[in-house]
Amino acid sequence: MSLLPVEAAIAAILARVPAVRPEIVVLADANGRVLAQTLFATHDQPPFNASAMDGYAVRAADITPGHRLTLIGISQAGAGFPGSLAAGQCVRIFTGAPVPPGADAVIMQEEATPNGNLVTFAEQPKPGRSIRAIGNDFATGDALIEAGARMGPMQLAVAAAANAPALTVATRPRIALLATGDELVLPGSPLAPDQIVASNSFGLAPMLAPYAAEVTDHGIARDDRAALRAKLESIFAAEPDILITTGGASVGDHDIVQDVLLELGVTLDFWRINMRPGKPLMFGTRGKTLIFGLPGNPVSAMVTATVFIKPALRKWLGYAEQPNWRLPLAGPTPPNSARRHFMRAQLVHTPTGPELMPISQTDSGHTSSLSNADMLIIQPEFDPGAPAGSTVESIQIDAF
Ligand SMILES: Nc1nc2c(c(=O)[nH]1)N[C@H]1C(S)=C(S)[C@@H](COP(=O)(O)OP(=O)(O)OC[C@H]3O[C@@H](n4cnc5c(N)ncnc54)[C@H](O)[C@@H]3O)O[C@H]1N2
Ligand code: MOO
Repeated sequence: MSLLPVEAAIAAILARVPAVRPEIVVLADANGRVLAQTLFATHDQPPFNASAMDGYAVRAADITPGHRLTLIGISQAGAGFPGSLAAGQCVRIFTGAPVPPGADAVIMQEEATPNGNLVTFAEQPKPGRSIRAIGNDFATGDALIEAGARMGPMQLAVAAAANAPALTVATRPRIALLATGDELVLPGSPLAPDQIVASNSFGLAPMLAPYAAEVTDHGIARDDRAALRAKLESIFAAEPDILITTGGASVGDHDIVQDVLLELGVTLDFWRINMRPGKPLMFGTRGKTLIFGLPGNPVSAMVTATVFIKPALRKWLGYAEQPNWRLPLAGPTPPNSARRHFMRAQLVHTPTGPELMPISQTDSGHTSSLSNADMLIIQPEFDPGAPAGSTVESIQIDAF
């Protein structure tokens, strides 16, 4: 049985991802979205020379021994001084207020001694002191946030400062989830002796939600061709962008997912990858729908979603692929087999920085070991194992 190398599988999947489709959303709805168009500044920021301090706007050259400047008015934020400054004059000014023409420095009030309408200052400022020059933050035409950036709180504050009421972002896919298996029951159900709680969709939905317009959980399909077919037909009728099944991906008599998908006109791009966990992953398309058939084992499902589906979703949104993390091992790794191993690991903080502690559990059905897993160490095929301290590649599980 030939197993597809991981890179070839990722390349085959990425080749099926459609080009970014832009849409416009108001700023308040843009958190977490990926920009589809670079945001350019349409004004200068600050829009005028602004005071950075509460104090006095002066002409620096006037502050010479024996000076006494005449106070001629006030400039407040939102209500600038209407005139300009001549030699020997100063204007009371507050933080954020426009610096009047003629002034070239602001002196904070702690360094000023007012006496009636005359003011003296402790020392001569350098020209430009405590003034935020027009356009110093950004200038009209500047590229503020590049297409492909993900909008978080910082970026949204910048977009608002740039006076953008709405942003052009990437349209997100609609994702459908379907668990398969006669043994599965929903969390909270009484368990018969041969039953298992269906957990996969409860991990996959939140993992994929940040990339999706919606993630619809279609529950559990039984290992019965007619029932599975009916369920899949109703899912396909809603034309999801992506369908993710879990379970029934292997070679057992009840592993019917692939057969039924093929009957329904799915074109299979590949099945079975040279990796563990996750070997029986299948991928295909039906019309515009991308279909991922994940293995049922809980660790395999979460690992294959991390390794294959998340890169597809990042490309879908035009978000740049993130580099793997290179970190030292906090404990040794054992020798690997012919299949690439995506090894659960915990990120531990040491006095010299973060390190990866391999989780020794390798059973792909061992759910509880997932809860401590922050990272997946990528252990190469036939790797002889590595001692503590050596640097290895890894994927951060919780990263976008
Ligand atoms: N003869 C062979 N047997 C198996 C092979 C093989 O190559 N030859 N591959 C093994 C590998 S590797 C994997 S991975 C599994 C994958 O099998 P399936 O995708 O067919 O998964 P199921 O048999 O349906 O389930 C496996 C396991 O996971 C539990 N499960 C299923 N769905 C869920 C769910 N939604 N939530 C929680 N747990 C779930 C299920 O009860 C089983 O225990 O095949 C090996 N066999
Ligand atoms: O690939 Mo399976 O997921 O090793 O158990």
